[in-house]
Amino acid sequence: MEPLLKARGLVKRYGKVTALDQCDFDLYPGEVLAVIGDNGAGKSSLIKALSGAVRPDEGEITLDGQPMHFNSPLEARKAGIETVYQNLALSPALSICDNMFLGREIRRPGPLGQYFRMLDRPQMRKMAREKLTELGLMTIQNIDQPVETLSGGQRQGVAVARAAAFGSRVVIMDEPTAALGVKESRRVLELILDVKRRGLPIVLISHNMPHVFEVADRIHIHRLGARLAVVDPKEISMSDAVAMMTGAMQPPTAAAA
Ligand SMILES: Nc1ncnc2c1ncn2[C@@H]1O[C@H](COP(=O)(O)OP(=O)(O)OP(=O)(O)O)[C@@H](O)[C@H]1O
Repeated sequence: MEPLLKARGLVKRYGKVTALDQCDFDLYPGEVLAVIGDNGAGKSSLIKALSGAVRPDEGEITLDGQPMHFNSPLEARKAGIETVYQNLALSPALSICDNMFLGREIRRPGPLGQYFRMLDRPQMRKMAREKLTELGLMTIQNIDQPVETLSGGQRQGVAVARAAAFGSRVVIMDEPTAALGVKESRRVLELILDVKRRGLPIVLISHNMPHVFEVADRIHIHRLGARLAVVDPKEISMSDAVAMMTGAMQPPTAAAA
């Protein structure tokens, strides 16, 4: 099977700091791939390169075998790569529905015809409701409720639902459970598995090893700006994964990427 999203030899420098140093990456269809690494290892830089937020200085990214040169997150989104950033990128004062369609509102011709298009609110509300129901989120939310009135987990749910609604190829999640309590984290982990069941592959960046080991099919271990190894969570202990991540243990040759 060919990787759906693939990177080879990515380099990203910030002045004298080399955040990505000949980094490779492979995401296969239908999988949850966790990316783990110590603070400053370059995980965010990798995700930013894959989601169009930064342009790598060197290297190649392909989606379905086609070379991609994202100049902005919008271009990555147009290619079907949706990212749920740590800050969620939601507008607190707007409703759940408005947030779901932020920047890609559906419009229809207004009373003055084609050139004066107006928001198609009924259509957006219908689609938002469908998406949230599909992901089991409708029980707790009224789509007209402002996002600022939601709990952290519910906000994360809205951001994930938005990504799942528009991400036709890949969903990337940066530390989705970092700010959440036990119950809310559980719901987000269930959401990740729901999205996977719907056929979308997920890249999950997380420092939370129990969460990673619970939902990941494979784990990309990132160290010093590059991929050190890819391991199977069923075949490795959590402590060995952490030891590799911190440099206390070398990956077995077979697991090295
Ligand atoms: N915009 C920037 N300007 C300068 N240096 C940066 C910038 N972004 C990242 N870096 C540096 O690049 C290196 C990798 O950072 P990055 O944020 O990618 O790591 P990370 O693995 O996501 O870390 P963390 O887990 O702490 O979020 C670090 O040394 C960081 O200081």
